[in-house]
Amino acid sequence: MTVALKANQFEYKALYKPNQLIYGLGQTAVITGWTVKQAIALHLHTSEYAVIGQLYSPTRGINLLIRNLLYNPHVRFLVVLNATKEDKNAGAGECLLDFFFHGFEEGVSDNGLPCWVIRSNIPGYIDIEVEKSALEQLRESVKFASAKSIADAVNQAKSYALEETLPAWGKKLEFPLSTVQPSILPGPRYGHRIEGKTIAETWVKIIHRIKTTGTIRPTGYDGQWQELIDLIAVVTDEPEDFYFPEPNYLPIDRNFLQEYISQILDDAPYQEGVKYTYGQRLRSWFGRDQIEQVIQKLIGEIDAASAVMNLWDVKDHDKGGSPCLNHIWLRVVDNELSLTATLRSNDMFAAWVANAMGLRALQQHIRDDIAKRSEYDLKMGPLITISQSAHIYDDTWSNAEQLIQKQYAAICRKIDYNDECGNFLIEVDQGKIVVTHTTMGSGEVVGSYFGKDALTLIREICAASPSIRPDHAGYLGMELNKAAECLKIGKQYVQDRK
Ligand SMILES: O=c1ccn([C@H]2C[C@H](O)[C@@H](COP(=O)(O)O)O2)c(=O)[nH]1
Repeated sequence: MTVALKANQFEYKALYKPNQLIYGLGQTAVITGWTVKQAIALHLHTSEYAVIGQLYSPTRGINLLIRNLLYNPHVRFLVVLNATKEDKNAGAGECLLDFFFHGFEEGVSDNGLPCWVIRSNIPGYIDIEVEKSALEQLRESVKFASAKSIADAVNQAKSYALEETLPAWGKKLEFPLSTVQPSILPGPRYGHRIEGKTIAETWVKIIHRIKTTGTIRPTGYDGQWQELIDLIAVVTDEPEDFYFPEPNYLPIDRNFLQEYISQILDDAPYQEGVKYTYGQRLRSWFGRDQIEQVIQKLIGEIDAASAVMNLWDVKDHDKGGSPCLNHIWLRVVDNELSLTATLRSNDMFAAWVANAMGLRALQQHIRDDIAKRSEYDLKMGPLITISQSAHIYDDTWSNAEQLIQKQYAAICRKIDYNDECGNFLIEVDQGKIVVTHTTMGSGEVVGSYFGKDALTLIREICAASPSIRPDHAGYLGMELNKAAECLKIGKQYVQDRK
C-alpha cells in the first residue's frame, strides 16, 4: 500500500549541535539514543520527520535538545527510541520522557548550581535561564511516544506523519547560555603519567591535570574540549569490590557498574543501528573469543609479552562510530597480572571511570580464570590506561572545576612520601655533602653523590633519576641547601632537623 505523503515544508534550525543532526521537513523529532540516527533516517521520507538526533546523556544532552525544541515550535511530535543496553544504562531517553510525563522543579545540578531538575529517577537538568512557562508550554504542546526498536520508532514516526498538519505552538524561543573560558597553565602537551591507589583518586588527579594544562580544541561535535595527548593512568590498588567514595562523587554508581561490566565481558549479537559493544568485539567479532585466547596464552606461556586483545577493525574507517577502546594487553611480572588498555579517544570526565572499572573487572576475570585452570595464583597488578586523546568536553567544565575544588586538595593531603625512585640520605662528611641513594623497600645502596653546592647536587640527582617525584625533589633541594649552609658556617647538619 502506498501512502500519500503530506507536503509539509517545515525547516528545523538547530541552535546547538547543528552538525550532529539529520534534518527533514516534517513535525516529528526522533530521538535515537545510542542507536545510530542513520538507521532511522533510512526508513523514513524527509516529510515524515523534522529532525533525527542521538541523545547520549541526560545531564548533558537534554538541556541542549530542549533548547533546540523551543527554537523549533513546529515540532509537535516526539519519538524516543530506547533500544539498547547503553540506553538503559545511560537513562537519557527515560529521563526525557519523564520531563514530558512528570515535569520538572527548581533544584540544583551536580555542581551545586540552581537549575530545573527533571522529575525522574535519572538525574537530568535544564538551565535555569530557560523560562519555566516556555518549558510548560513545550510539555503541553508536544505529543510523545517511546519506542523499543527501530521498526517501532519508524512506525510511530510514520503514524504521526499521517496526522493533520498542526500550526507551530508558539514563537521561536531562545534563552542565553553561559559558558566559562578556563585559564590554562603552561605544561607539556604530549605524554603524561598519573598514578593513584584507586580509580577515584586517579580520576580526580586526571581531571585536575587536563583542566589546568590541557589545550582547548574544537571537538568533532560542535563544541570544544580541553585535551592532553597520551595520558597514562596507573591505578595500583583498586580493591576487588571497587572503591566508591562516600558521598559518591564519581559519575557512576554500583548499579550502573554492574550493567556496564556486562558490556565489556559478555558477547552481544549484532543489532542494526548499534555501533559496537566491547564484549562483542572481544568475544565474537573477529570469529574468536579473544578473552579466552589470552587466558590460554598466559597459562601456556606465563612470560608471554603477546597476550593481546584487539578491538579495532580495519573496516572501522569506512563508517563512523568506531570503538574508543582499541587494544588490551596483559602481562605477568613478579607473579602479578597487569592490564594495559589503549583508548584512541577518551572522555575523561564522563566515561573514564566506567571504562577503568569495566577494564578492572576484565582483569579480575582473567586472573580468576587463570587461577581456576592452572597452578598460577597471580596477584592483581596495576590497571593502566593509555588515553590518546584525553579530553574533557566544554559542557562538563564546570563540573570538573567543582570536582577539583572539592576533592583535589584533600587527595593531595593524603599522599604518602614513598617515592618509587628511592630514598636519598644526606650527610656532611669531611668537608663535603654526601648523598646516598637507596631503594625504597630493602634500603640497598644504589648510588652516591658528593659535592658542596646544593644546586649542582640536586641537578645531578634529578638527571640520574628523572622520574623522581616533584615534591621529593623540592624537599631534597631544601635539605641540600641546609647542608650547604651548615658546611659554610661549620655547624652540624642532621637531615630533617630544623
Ligand atoms: O568507552 C568509551 C566510549 C566513548 N568514549 C568517548 C570518547 C569520545 O569523546 C566519544 C566518542 O567519539 P568518537 O571519537 O567516536 O567520535 O566518546 C569514551 O571515552 N569511552
